Amino acid sequence: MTLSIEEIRQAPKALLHDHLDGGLRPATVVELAEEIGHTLPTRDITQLGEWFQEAADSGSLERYLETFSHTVAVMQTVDSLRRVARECVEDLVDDGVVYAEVRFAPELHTENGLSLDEVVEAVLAGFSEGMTRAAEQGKTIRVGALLTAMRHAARSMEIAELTVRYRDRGVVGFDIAGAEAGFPPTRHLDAFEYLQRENTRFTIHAGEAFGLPSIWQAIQWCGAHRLGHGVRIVDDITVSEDGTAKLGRLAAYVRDTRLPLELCPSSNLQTGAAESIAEHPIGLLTRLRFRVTVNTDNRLMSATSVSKEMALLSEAFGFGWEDLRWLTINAMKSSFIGFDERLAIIDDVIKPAYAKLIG
Ligand SMILES: O=c1[nH]cnc2c1ncn2[C@@H]1O[C@H](CO)[C@@H](O)[C@H]1O
Ligand SMILES: [Zn+2]
Repeated sequence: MTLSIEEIRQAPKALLHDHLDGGLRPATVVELAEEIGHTLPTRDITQLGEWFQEAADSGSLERYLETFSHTVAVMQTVDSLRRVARECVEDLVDDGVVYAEVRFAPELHTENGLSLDEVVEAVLAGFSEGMTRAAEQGKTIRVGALLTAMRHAARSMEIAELTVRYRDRGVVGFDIAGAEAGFPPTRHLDAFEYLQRENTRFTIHAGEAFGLPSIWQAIQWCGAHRLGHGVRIVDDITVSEDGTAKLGRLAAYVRDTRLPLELCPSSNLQTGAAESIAEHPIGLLTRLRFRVTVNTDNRLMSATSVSKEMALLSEAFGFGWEDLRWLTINAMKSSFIGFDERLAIIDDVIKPAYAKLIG
């Protein structure tokens, strides 16, 4: 059975890996750029959406990341950050997402003089507005922020401190992102050790454009609680002709400890981390019962949504409602909010809805 995107949109979903500056509406990019006189590749909304997708479709993470210069450029004021954050929540609600952790790098939004605190407060205000509007329409969504530090820069300690400062006001964790090759997570060890001492959770982009050493460092040196992508963990798995799989020590560790993988299939096709959805390691990792979650990464650059990613998986691997429920509960179990709140979403929202769908 293949489920369509329209069917999947009706089901509650949870999203752990989504970049705020990778999820703007093309129309909003055009409007905000006009307000500040920023030159875009085109002012036509449809063409701009296509431009982002094509430019991101580069086969390399470094070139993929260049497209963010246009979204980051229009997110330098309190009003624009707040608007983008509110629209993000609206778009997720529209896609049937009931829980999301959305990340952004505060240090990228200070070009016009905003402080890191002002950036965070603007985004959190936008998330709040989005959640309030959803509630007014009888829909519930809980959105938390992850603060990202750029791995090539040197502000991770400051961002870690910012995360701790805002942890009771809507920030639920920390992340590092940016070009992976040449920038190992251990460069930011002080930030990760600080977060651990502060009982604060974090994820690390690792095993996307670089392989096992990056994953190993993220987990065993830095103490990552989840892996952003982590897709290259398959390099530590050998599958023989009869389909039996042999896990190396690191892959076994990841599976044994139920370390969540924030997989982003479409994004991986664009950066060259996978050839096609059908060949994407998510099929094998699901079969081997790793703690797999499905994510969008950048909805604008990949022209995607959680429902679309799931529809692509349904088409490629025959995933049905049971599989989608498993993926959704995996994501909720892996979320950085407290246990009680997590359980409430699983028991009161996700399970009853899938019970109806499964019939
Ligand atoms: O898939 C990815 N891998 C690594 N870095 C990324 C990815 N997507 C986005 N960013 C980077 O994270 C910053 C904050 O959101 C973005 O500006 C982009 O540079
Ligand atoms: Zn990412």
